[in-house]
Amino acid sequence: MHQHASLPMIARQPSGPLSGSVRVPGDKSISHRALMLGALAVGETRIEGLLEGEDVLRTAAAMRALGATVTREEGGTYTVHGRGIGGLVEPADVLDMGNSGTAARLLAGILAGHPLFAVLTGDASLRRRPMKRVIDPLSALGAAFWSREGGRLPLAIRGAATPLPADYTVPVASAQVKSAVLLAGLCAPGVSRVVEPTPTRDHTERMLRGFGATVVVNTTGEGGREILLTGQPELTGRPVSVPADPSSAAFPAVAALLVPGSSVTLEGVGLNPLRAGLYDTLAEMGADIEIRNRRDEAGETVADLTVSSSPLSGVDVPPSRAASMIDEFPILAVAASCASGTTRMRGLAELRVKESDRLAAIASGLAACGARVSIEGDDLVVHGTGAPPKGGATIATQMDHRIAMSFLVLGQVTEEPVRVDDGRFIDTSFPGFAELMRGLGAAIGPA
Ligand SMILES: O=C(O)C1=C[C@@H](OP(=O)(O)O)[C@@H](O)[C@H](O)C1
Ligand SMILES: C=C(OP(=O)(O)O)C(=O)O
Repeated sequence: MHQHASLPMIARQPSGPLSGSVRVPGDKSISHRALMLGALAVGETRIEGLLEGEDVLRTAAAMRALGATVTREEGGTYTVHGRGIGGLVEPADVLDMGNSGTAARLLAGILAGHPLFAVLTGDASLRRRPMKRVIDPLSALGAAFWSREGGRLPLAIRGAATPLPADYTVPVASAQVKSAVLLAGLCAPGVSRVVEPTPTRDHTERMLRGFGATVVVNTTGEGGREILLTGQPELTGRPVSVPADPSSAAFPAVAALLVPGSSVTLEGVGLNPLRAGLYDTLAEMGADIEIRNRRDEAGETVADLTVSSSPLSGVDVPPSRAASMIDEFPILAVAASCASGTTRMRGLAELRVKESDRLAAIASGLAACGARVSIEGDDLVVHGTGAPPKGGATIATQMDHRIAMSFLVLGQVTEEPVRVDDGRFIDTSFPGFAELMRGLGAAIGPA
């Protein structure tokens, strides 16, 4: 999809404060899962608010290739007619998951439990990302894998006819690995057990329950979780309403905090406690974030957030919080570069294996804009002066949507404009980002 020329973008200070009330697009994690569980269910799943980002559209295409019917109605509602667990058909061609780690890893789990041959690939960014973390536990269930050196895509999979139930402790904090094993466990007889020493986003567990599976979650003595899934349930299609993505809402939220005099309302934002670490951290930094109308929608907590510009102070972000805001460190680092005092973000090793090496991308981008920043082991340290860095740099996006959006937000407050060399990847998670930001008064556009 990205074979065309790059799309340079520029951000400069807007003429006034940001204001307005908007709903950012649907949650990416929940959107992938709704399509996948819809395809594994019997009957119809209607999905309201599905994210129509490229990552999720790749999942939709893959589920079609595996025999599910996925249709878009006018207005953006999606309907999935599933094939039931074990009922997927062998895809006729390679499945290209584009830029999406979630799509590739969760799909590997589904395929591992079906006696089919399939090949997964992706773009240059995804082909660099580690897959051994799913290959190892899924091999133990009886699936066979062939991959490039180091467990990189393209990855060929021959799924197991009768997979073994899982008994697996996830060695890294990763909802993708946990979910891949649970999705394979769906196809196995008996109870699968997955233990995660650090709790990660639990959308898979919640949605599996919603579709009719038996999922028991126990807390372990050390603050982790044990998940017990009874295999071979009959999943039944159901309506899913996708909350606005808290990871996308983070960009207008931080822009509103930084641009003086701003006040922006973000409607219907998912506030699952295992996703909300950024908002807790910003509040500790002194951010004025009013949370109103907290409610439950289809098993997930959502709320409206009103964010008003605030002076921010540096904080220490403990490693125990990293998983609950893992995709938000680029935009938090931008906020920290405008705060007074030092922000230390601890335990960020996983950022090295995202769409780009985000630790390096954040540090070099902020330094190019004139901020003082260092990487110390797995920690990112940003020394704020209480005023925004100078800006004036062109940021290497490195096929990473969150790097692009974070630096375009920084450009709203730097004295000199900030450019990003390629804004195309923003569409993977936040189609319409620049238009939405301009609607609030931001100055972001093609360079
Ligand atoms: O399960 C998910 O939907 C996701 C899990 C996280 O990845 P890891 O599992 O690699 O931590 C996150 O970074 C990604 O954007 C979405
Ligand atoms: C890491 C991300 O996504 P994925 O792993 O699905 O590519 C992200 O969206 O920041």
